[in-house]
Amino acid sequence: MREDIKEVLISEEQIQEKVKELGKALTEEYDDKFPLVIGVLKGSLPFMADLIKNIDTHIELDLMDVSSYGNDMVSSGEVKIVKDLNTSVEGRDVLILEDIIDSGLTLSYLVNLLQYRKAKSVKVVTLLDKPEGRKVDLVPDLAGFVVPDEFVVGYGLDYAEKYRNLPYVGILKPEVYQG
Ligand SMILES: O=P(O)(O)OC[C@H]1O[C@H](OP(=O)(O)OP(=O)(O)O)[C@H](O)[C@@H]1O
Ligand code: HPA
Repeated sequence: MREDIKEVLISEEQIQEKVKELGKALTEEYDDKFPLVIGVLKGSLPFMADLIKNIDTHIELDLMDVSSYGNDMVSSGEVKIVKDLNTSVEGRDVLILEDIIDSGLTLSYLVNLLQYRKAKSVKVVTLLDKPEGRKVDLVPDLAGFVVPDEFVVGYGLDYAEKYRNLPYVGILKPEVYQG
């Protein structure tokens, strides 16, 4: 698996350090608010698992599975709900956890949906932000790292469902997706 990586962009150590920093900021932001923290499957799972251990105040967790990429490297533009929340967001402070914001289509759909469902507040924290990929105007409330306009994998991010279990974020060798 690791032989398919051309370049490690963000090391395991850098990620772990950043996750601690983000956790500290979120502890201050949400102290005494009992936010509903929503992980967007499947990519956010490693980030979610690490980040919540660094949030030192009560939170409630839920998961949502939305998909707009299938096995492609570009968004289809159509966001599908594969699994909805178990919890009502009405009147809640909601924090959405993402692994990456690229076109912004997934998140703008989700933010609008949760506002429509009457969340008290909706904020977004993403590990990676790829601003050059944006197709809609969306700025995360908190972001770990800005990445260049390249397809990245690892730490939750996949190519054709692979590489999610890498502990770092890297760029694939072109021959992997050129076949
Ligand atoms: O800003 P966007 O262009 O919408 O891209 C970001 C979304 O794409 C990926 O999810 P994907 O739909 O591939 O599902 P996955 O998390 O299961 O890989 C990623 O986890 C984000 O949710
Ligand atoms: O660069 C990316 N890599 C993996 N999944 C993604 N979903 C949006 N952008 C990306």
